Amino acid sequence: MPSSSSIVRPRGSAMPAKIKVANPVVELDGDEMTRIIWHKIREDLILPFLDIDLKYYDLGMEYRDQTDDKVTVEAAEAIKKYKVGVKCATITPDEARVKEFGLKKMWLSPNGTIRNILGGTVFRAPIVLDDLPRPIPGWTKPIVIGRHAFGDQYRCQNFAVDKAGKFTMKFQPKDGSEAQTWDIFDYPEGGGSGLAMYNTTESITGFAHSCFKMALEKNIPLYMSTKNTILKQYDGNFKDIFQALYDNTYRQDFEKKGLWYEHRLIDDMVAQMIKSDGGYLMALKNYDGDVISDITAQGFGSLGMMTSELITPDGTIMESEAAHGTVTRHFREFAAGRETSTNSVASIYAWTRGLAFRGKLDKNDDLIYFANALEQSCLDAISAGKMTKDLALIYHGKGMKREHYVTTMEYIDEVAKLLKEKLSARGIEAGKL
Ligand SMILES: NC(=O)C1=CN([C@@H]2O[C@H](COP(=O)(O)OP(=O)(O)OC[C@H]3O[C@@H](n4cnc5c(N)ncnc54)[C@H](OP(=O)(O)O)[C@@H]3O)[C@@H](O)[C@H]2O)C=CC1
Ligand SMILES: O=C(O)CCC(=O)C(=O)O
Ligand SMILES: [Mn+2]
Repeated sequence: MPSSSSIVRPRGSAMPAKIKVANPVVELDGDEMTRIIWHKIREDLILPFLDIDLKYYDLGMEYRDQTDDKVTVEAAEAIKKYKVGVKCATITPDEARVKEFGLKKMWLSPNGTIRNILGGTVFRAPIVLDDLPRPIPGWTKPIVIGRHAFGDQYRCQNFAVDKAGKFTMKFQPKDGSEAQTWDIFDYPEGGGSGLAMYNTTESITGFAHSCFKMALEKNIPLYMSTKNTILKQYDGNFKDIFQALYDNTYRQDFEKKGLWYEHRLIDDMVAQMIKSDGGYLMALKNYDGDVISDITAQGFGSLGMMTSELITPDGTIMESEAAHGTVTRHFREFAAGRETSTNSVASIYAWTRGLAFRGKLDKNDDLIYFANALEQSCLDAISAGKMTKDLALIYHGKGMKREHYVTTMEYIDEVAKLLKEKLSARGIEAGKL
């Protein structure tokens, strides 16, 4: 039986019911296949067990359009206020989506908007199952990605022009000193495209602090990778800030633990990564982290098996999500009434990591126990042979047959069954108050 008092008992009953969560969690709903999965997780794996105040924001494409995307900003502000957010994957519209949904405009990425408001670092780690064969078999230890969550391509201005003309860039100092301008390019007839992006010393410094702290906490070395030989000023700024902070603040702590920090050119780093056996943290700029986290997830098994946690530099606010998108191809099948076998593990972990963080902030051991039990139930189901098609394919390759995998919903039902068993062993029953 749990020792803390966070389990709420129905009045006059000895039977424990739900775990009481003292402070709210912000829930950000999303799109397509992940929205279908998200609702089932909430109804079957979360609400039966937790007495929780979910502050709900619908970031589905239709409602973002209806609210002129204000709902996204409101959701980010709510995460700032309540400290914990769990987010379902969302569509970032392109021209085809504008037509598909009849959108007022091609809204920005909600992830870009939220991450720019919260700042911080997105830490991504594979969910490793010891008995799951890995597409990159040499990776015996996790590779954690620290992805800068602010600026760069996700907040740039970019344009396409169809005629000849000049592209210039200007920095106007606030202190009244002389402006600097750069001639970027003279477009010939036919035009072309261009972009301008930015980052800040404050944000890069916060990013570096988070990565050094995370490496020390996980007891693993840190590699920061950029292309500073090409982007001498832009990427050079990242390299220099990390190096100065290491030398002045973190070197001693790293060396005491037998750990190290190095900057590596990104092309060298990705090659080293494939050859390595894992066991380190890679700090990457926003776009590089986006791409390399998907490569890492797939190399360990599946895009459906990677956590993604945005943590602010002071460590007090977190937003948790899956690293993958809305799995459009599967959603089209689902919408057509055909069977799907989409992996829900990363979406479940989006909830568990957020809840565990809530538990840590509130000192709620039962909630932390619940989050761990739910994660373990996901893994136990797979180890017992109940897995979705993406994982069955790794086990069976071309020899995979229909009996080797379960459907999207069957997998979540199996997790719910295992979770109930684990919780009732601790005196927590799915129950209504
Ligand atoms: N964090 C976010 O909110 C993100 C949102 N997006 C958005 O998602 C939408 C779809 O993007 P898309 O490029 O298709 O990327 P997705 O990550 O959604 O899916 C790409 C492919 O990866 C495989 N896959 C991904 N997740 C799973 C899973 N859980 N289980 C099994 N297989 C999986 C599937 O492969 P297969 O088809 O071979 O089965 C799928 O077709 C876009 O609108 C994009 O804007 C994209 C990335 C992140
Ligand atoms: O926001 C987007 O459009 C993409 C986000 C993404 O790919 C990611 O978070 O990995
Ligand atoms: Mn991505």
